[in-house]
Amino acid sequence: MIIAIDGPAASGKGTLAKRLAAHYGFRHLDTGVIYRAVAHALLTTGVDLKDEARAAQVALTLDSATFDNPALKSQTVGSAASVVSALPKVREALVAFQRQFASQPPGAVLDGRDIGTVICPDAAVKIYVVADPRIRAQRRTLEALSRGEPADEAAVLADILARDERDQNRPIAPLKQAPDAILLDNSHLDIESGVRAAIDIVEAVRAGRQRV
Ligand SMILES: Nc1ncnc2c1ncn2[C@@H]1O[C@H](COP(=O)(O)OP(=O)(O)O)[C@@H](O)[C@H]1O
Ligand SMILES: Nc1ccn([C@@H]2O[C@H](COP(=O)(O)OP(=O)(O)O)[C@@H](O)[C@H]2O)c(=O)n1
Repeated sequence: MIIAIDGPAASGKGTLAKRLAAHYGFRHLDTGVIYRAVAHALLTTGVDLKDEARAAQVALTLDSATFDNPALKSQTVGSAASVVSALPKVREALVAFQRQFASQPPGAVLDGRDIGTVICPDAAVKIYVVADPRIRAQRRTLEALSRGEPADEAAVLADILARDERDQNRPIAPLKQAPDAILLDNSHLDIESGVRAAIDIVEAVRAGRQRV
């Protein structure tokens, strides 16, 4: 079974995806980290983020061992990822890896921007997670501070809004709710309530239609 979780920056999709994967004994892929890894490689080698051919080459030769590099979490890398991820050849280069991951038994939870719309359009369950931008900025700021990174909430909010704008308006695989995705507003839920709501959605969809 594949569970697809999409949503804007810092909406809580990664937290939910991780918890759902643990609950069901599935593997989890944070697809944002892949775009972050491409962006980080370009930034550290001084390649222009809009150099599509070089970026696609980096995407094709990515080593998943680099995905847990803590440097990928920074706001700078997140913004750069949102520039790089709009390049069609970069997205194309990463499709096979994501689909291959999703197809492994017993099941997988993938979170990102286009999982339910492009990568896994036949996913058994699709959840579209949203939260008020100011709440997302607060949570992301706390997260950065807890890692010991300086973070200014107003700047984080501006970054989140700019990234949402870019992600929603790119021509290829824009961020949007798939028609068959269930909306989960995470603004006023604590993590445990959000996880319960997500499990309830999975169970309701599984009970209603056996597309597993
Ligand atoms: N329901 C929630 N209540 C409070 N904090 C949350 C909630 N969900 C996620 N967070 C926190 O908000 C931040 C962003 O969550 P994350 O799951 O990384 O979002 P995304 O994967 O959408 O970018 C993290 O620090 C996470 O611990
Ligand atoms: N499936 C995905 C996942 C991420 N991305 C891009 O990668 C950037 C970083 O994604 P992320 O999920 O790590 O970002 P956060 O939501 O964690 O802040 C996003 O702003 C998108 O531009 C994408 O285009 N498609």
